[in-house]
Amino acid sequence: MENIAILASYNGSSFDSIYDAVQAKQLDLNIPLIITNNTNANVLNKARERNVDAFVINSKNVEDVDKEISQLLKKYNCKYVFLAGYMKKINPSITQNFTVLNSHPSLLPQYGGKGMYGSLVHQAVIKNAEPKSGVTLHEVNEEYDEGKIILQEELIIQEGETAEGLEIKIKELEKKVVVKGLKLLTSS
Ligand SMILES: Nc1nc2c(c(=O)[nH]1)N[C@@H](CN(C=O)c1ccc(C(=O)N[C@@H](CCC(=O)O)C(=O)O)cc1)CN2
Ligand SMILES: NCC(=O)N[C@@H]1O[C@H](COP(=O)([O-])[O-])[C@@H](O)[C@H]1O
Repeated sequence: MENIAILASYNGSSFDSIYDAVQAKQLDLNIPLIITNNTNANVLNKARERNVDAFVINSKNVEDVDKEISQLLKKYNCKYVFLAGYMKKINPSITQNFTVLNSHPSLLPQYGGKGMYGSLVHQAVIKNAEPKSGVTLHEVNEEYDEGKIILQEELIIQEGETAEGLEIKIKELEKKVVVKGLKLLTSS
């Protein structure tokens, strides 16, 4: 059984999905570690409730964020890293030494890259009257949202949909895509 670390900046909704799948023995993984850059991240409360070690690592409390993250990943023997709404760029020193995965709330390469995160993605999709959106699970390389796509699932956008409504539906789809994608990766 391999270890997977979760990195999140806010709720870490995908942590819930992965944790529940592990508990239900749908994923042969162990989650020993959570890292966030945000001292107020709700994912910290979830980690505490589930007795998972969690650390706040940011440029205010450490000198070298990437070195601290790397050291924790090695200390906890993590083969995989999952970005569950992590809003900072991952350094090549990490992407080149661990398998880093990210869930992006659009059909990449559309609506990806710098500035495309969270609700900003859904606002742009709705503003452009796109007929569909979706979720992309991809490997993380040195650039934003350009890594190899592991799994992508579409969602048809209904007439009159709002950005807020789309975000809710995308997050629901994401719960399924994240677990399905990790199964593909870890069983291959
Ligand atoms: N090396 C990589 N690092 C990260 C990736 C990646 O694909 N390669 N994915 C992101 C997650 N993400 C989209 O899926 C993403 C997150 C944030 C941004 C962005 O523009 N961030 C802003 C800063 C926002 C903030 O400080 O709150 C910025 O860089 O100016 C784009 C895409 C995680 N890391
Ligand atoms: N570009 C990365 C990105 O936008 N990721 C998105 O951030 C949200 C985090 O929500 P959460 O804090 O409720 O988990 C998620 O919907 C995830 O797809």
